[in-house]
Amino acid sequence: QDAQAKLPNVMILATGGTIAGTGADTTTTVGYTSATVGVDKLIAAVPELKKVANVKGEQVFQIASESMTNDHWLKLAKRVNTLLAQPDVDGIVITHGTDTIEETAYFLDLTVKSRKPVVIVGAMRPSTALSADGPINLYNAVLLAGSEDAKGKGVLVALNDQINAAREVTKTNTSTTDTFKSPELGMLGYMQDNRPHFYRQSTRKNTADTEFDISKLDVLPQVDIIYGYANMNRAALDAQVKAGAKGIVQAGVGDGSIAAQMKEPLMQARKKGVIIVRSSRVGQGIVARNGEANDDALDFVASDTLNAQKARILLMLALTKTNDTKEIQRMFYTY
Ligand SMILES: NC(=O)CC[C@H](N)C(=O)O
Repeated sequence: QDAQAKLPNVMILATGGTIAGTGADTTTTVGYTSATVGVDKLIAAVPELKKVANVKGEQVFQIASESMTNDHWLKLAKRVNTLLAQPDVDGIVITHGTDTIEETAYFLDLTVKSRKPVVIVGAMRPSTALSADGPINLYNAVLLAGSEDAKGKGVLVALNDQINAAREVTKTNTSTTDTFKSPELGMLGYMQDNRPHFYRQSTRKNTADTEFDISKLDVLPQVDIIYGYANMNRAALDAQVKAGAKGIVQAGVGDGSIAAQMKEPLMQARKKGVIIVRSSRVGQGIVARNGEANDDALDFVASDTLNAQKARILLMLALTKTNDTKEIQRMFYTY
């Protein structure tokens, strides 16, 4: 009884994904149905959890993560903040589909107001597969969420025995178990032999140190992404502006350069009040202010090293505070 009382209290918030998926047989690893197994069953499948934490489960939603929306994020962030404010919660694990894990992680990294650990975990193989990766990933995530070492490191993504930071992590392979990497700035550490091993930490601000507060928000500003390619045209941009976008992130070619035929359409969007952020489709490297485009003259914002899907999240949150491009640029150099 006493030993159990000394264990950390870790809440598992389940949202769906492959970790909760089931296939027709043990060798089905791709053609399966995600988001079918409930949180109690996920926990029951890993009896080892009881030895390392007092775990409680809560089903927040049950979806495949490609269907994640801003509304889901607001609900999840509010729930996480409520739970972490309780003295009897030491850390949180969120089970999640892997397709948008990096986006949910970054959203929470900017909106959770606590230094207690928040770990997002998923799986690449459904729970019914041979060598399913969900159980060991969940075990490691619970260990990490209950550890002293994980405090103050921002929201963490832990799969495949590796710990990555929300800002840097990205899905690098459509289907293999070693998909989550921070190819540019490096992972933070490993999970091995029942404990985390940390080697580095991001210098960018997160969680309790951000200026964003979603506690009173029910909607987020509409921000969309346009993709750069040879022979790019203005159709997608114009449609998004017409549909009411307050911000547009260009996942541009190279270091975020703007095609000659896109300059005028982007300037027109800016004149209508839409904030334009230049990011890159490349996946690594800096998109520098006044680099491939004169952001000062165009009144655009450079994404620094954020990929387009994460730049979209920061721009949404920035727009809840300001429409000033200088301020928004400052945020892109802060988070
Ligand atoms: N491996 C996965 O979790 C992918 C399953 C599904 N597409 C999702 O993201 O929820």
